[in-house]
Amino acid sequence: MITSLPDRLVAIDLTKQYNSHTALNQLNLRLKAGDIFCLLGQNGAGKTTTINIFLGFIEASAGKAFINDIEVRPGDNTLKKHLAYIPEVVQLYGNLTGVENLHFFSRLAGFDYSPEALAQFLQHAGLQPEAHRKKLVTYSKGMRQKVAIAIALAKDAAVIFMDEPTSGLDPKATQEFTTIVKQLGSKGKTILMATHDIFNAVAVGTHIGIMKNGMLMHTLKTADITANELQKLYLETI
Ligand SMILES: Nc1ncnc2c1ncn2[C@@H]1O[C@H](COP(=O)(O)OP(=O)(O)OP(=O)(O)O)[C@@H](O)[C@H]1O
Repeated sequence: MITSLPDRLVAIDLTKQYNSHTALNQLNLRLKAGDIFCLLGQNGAGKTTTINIFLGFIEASAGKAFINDIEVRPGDNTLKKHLAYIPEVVQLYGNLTGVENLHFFSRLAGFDYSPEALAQFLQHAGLQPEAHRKKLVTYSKGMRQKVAIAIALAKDAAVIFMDEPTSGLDPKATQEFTTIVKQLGSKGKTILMATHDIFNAVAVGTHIGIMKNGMLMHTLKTADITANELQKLYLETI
């Protein structure tokens, strides 16, 4: 018997209003384990607003959001252990090493791992062993993101949100990041990523959404479209 996977992330008519301005307009979305959904759109299209509602940073004006069938409510910490967040600039403790940051944040999430297990998470996130014991202040942007991915792995977060994670990364770091994100997807993580990078979205995503003025205008499977076709559709849409 074929049983369909349960939804990991659901938006139902999700809307955010700032006075008369509609930042997010009746978003409907359903993502499952292994889905990597890349949200494209011009500045102000509503990508970050979408992520911020799921993270509980802001409250929706209307509609509902669910992660693992739990309704998202600002201030409710129940969901924290199900999700991880990788912002454009990863904020960690500069005076602590990579392994110390990981130890600290995984303990906050209720996990106390051995030094060997912590090293494994960092390694799986692509951080070279020689960097594990260096202070974060010496890390590049790409290395910081790898620590953030290791934290997501250590928390065993089912859903990972990423906001413009490749902006400012050099091509090699972008490629490494893409490889790791795809591995996360193949391990069954659900990823919602806001990005301006059309070509990277096609490389990393399983699905693409194009937003305009708070509305999700198109949803596509990356298997059905080339990067050039997506670029054309994007330019016609925005
Ligand atoms: N606190 C706020 N008060 C009023 N308007 C806001 C607020 N936060 C966001 N907005 C507006 O909501 C809209 C959506 O913004 P959002 O940050 O979600 O866009 P975005 O697609 O993430 O853009 P970017 O690519 O620049 O990050 C924009 O018009 C923005 O000005």
